[in-house]
Amino acid sequence: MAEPIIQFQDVTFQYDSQAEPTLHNINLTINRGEKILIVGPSGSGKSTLGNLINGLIPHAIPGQIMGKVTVDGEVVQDSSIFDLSLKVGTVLQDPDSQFVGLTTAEDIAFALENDQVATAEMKQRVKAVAGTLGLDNQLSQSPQNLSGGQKQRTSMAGVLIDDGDILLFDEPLAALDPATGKASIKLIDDLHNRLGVTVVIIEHRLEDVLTQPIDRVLVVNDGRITADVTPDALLHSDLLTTIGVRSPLYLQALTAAGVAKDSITGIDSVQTVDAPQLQQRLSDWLEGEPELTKASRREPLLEIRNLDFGYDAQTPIFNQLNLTINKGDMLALVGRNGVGKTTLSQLITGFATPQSGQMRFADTDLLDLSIKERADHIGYIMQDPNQMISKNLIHDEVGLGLDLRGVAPEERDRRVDDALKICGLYAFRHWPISALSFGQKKRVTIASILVLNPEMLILDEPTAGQDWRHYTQMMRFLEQLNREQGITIVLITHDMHLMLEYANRTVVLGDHGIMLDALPAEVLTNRPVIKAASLAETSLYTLADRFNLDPYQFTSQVIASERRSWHE
Ligand SMILES: Nc1ncnc2c1ncn2[C@@H]1O[C@H](COP(=O)(O)OP(=O)(O)OP(=O)(O)O)[C@@H](O)[C@H]1O
Ligand SMILES: Nc1ncnc2c1ncn2[C@@H]1O[C@H](COP(=O)(O)OP(=O)(O)OP(=O)(O)O)[C@@H](O)[C@H]1O
Repeated sequence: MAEPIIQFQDVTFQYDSQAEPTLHNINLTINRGEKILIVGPSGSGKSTLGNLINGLIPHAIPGQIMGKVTVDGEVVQDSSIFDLSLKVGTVLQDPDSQFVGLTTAEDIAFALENDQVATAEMKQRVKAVAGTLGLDNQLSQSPQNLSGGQKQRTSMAGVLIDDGDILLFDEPLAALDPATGKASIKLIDDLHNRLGVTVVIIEHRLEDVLTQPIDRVLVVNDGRITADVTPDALLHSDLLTTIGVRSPLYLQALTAAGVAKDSITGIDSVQTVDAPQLQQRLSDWLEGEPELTKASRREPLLEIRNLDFGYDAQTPIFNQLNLTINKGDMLALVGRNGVGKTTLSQLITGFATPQSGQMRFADTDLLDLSIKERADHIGYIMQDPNQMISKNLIHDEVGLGLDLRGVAPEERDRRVDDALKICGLYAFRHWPISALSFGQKKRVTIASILVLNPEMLILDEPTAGQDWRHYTQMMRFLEQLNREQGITIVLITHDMHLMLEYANRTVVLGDHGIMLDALPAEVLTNRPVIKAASLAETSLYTLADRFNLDPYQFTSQVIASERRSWHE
């Protein structure tokens, strides 16, 4: 018998700081033991819905709730954040805001301390969950010094260790390396099956979540639940494009090969997807595709030689690292959480200093240049634009670098306007930055770097947390900068689709150095490297395998056909 555990009865919610309600007339019942995925465009109200379940709203973030939210028998409005935290374990989008312990182990154990679990049992449970999430070597480290993905793993471990009845995940995947992302989705599924917990996942990456079964998908749009469907019904409908969610790669491949959606069976998993004569149709399609063009040779731009670096003497991060980045590369830098991707950017931009080695940029010795001088050539764009922005007005923010360099006002204004035009922000030039969306703010940070005319950009997860429409806008914009302005681009990413679709070269970092430097499709069809670098096979590989096609050729042709379609 279905037993309701979460209920929204005609709920309308308005943040105190907003003039209009964010959620409108929500009626929703989630039953004990269900596994729910919430999708929808940026700003549609998904996190707001989640925060009404864990009580952050209204107990930490104030606002007016009309109607009634009930969680496991308690009315959220009348309960407390502490009581609700015993029922709902939450992994938030921004793990930084969740750390309470001095060490990673203390942080993971926090929920157990609250429950007064005996020390010996606590240690054993922390060890077990840390092992599953690959945090064994970080247990005594301060959470503040962890890499982005290690932080996300820690907050995941802190929730998975406890046996609350409801688990809520708000975009858990963005900072996790692909293998850990996959393992986490599997771990959530195991808990769901073993303990019968109720699971709610908010995530833009539909395909990654669907690697394990989901009972229902709730589509949120404009503060309303506009669909409550099975994954099968969702994938057969045309809803995905309208709600800003990317269709799974294996379905994109079937569409490219001309397979009609209504003829597809087993649509919600690459393991089961099928259609009449599918093998024949896919191989016919592959044969008819034009031959792939070879990339031209490029000149070196940044040359790193024999680089050694470690934050302390015992744990080297790079040992005799050699890497050449060429002019015009659109390069994806990938590898497991904590391998050193951010550290490498900091060494290049001057925020960290190598113990030994050389770095040449064009004709200059990079190690002779200050941070500011390096920024004239190489721009670094952090994942969170809010950490980079210091001014209130767009025009001031974008002009800041030129002001610091004493550029005359007329030239400054001209260059700011040019950068704003390239970034599609000229119409907003007099706006306050606070009125912009996350994606627009990200463009402001890119404009404030482009204004210095750099030859190279390094971007850390340029599309994290953005819906499909904004993701596509951002990536096509970067592709255009690369193609038309000749700017060399380095993308640090855990998103295998992004790397496959947009990069023309992939550098895989492994322990102490480079594990592989190859075409994206070569990397993603190399099983030993995928395993060793914590990457994940895409569904194109799995599909090729199931239908006896050459994985490299199939993957490359699907991506080539997709690129052709958006260039047209
Ligand atoms: N703390 C807050 N105070 C005031 N308004 C807020 C707050 N948090 C969110 N909002 C507003 O509520 C709306 C919905 O935000 P919410 O974070 O729920 O969207 P979302 O669907 O989770 O988006 P995303 O996919 O970008 O995370 C936004 O327009 C936002 O401006
Ligand atoms: N300030 C610091 N002090 C000590 N150790 C650090 C510091 N910053 C990072 N580390 C460690 O150095 C290693 C590399 O971290 P880095 O942030 O470069 O990894 P990353 O590849 O960018 O990871 P992610 O994919 O999780 O973002 C990690 O093991 C991290 O814990």
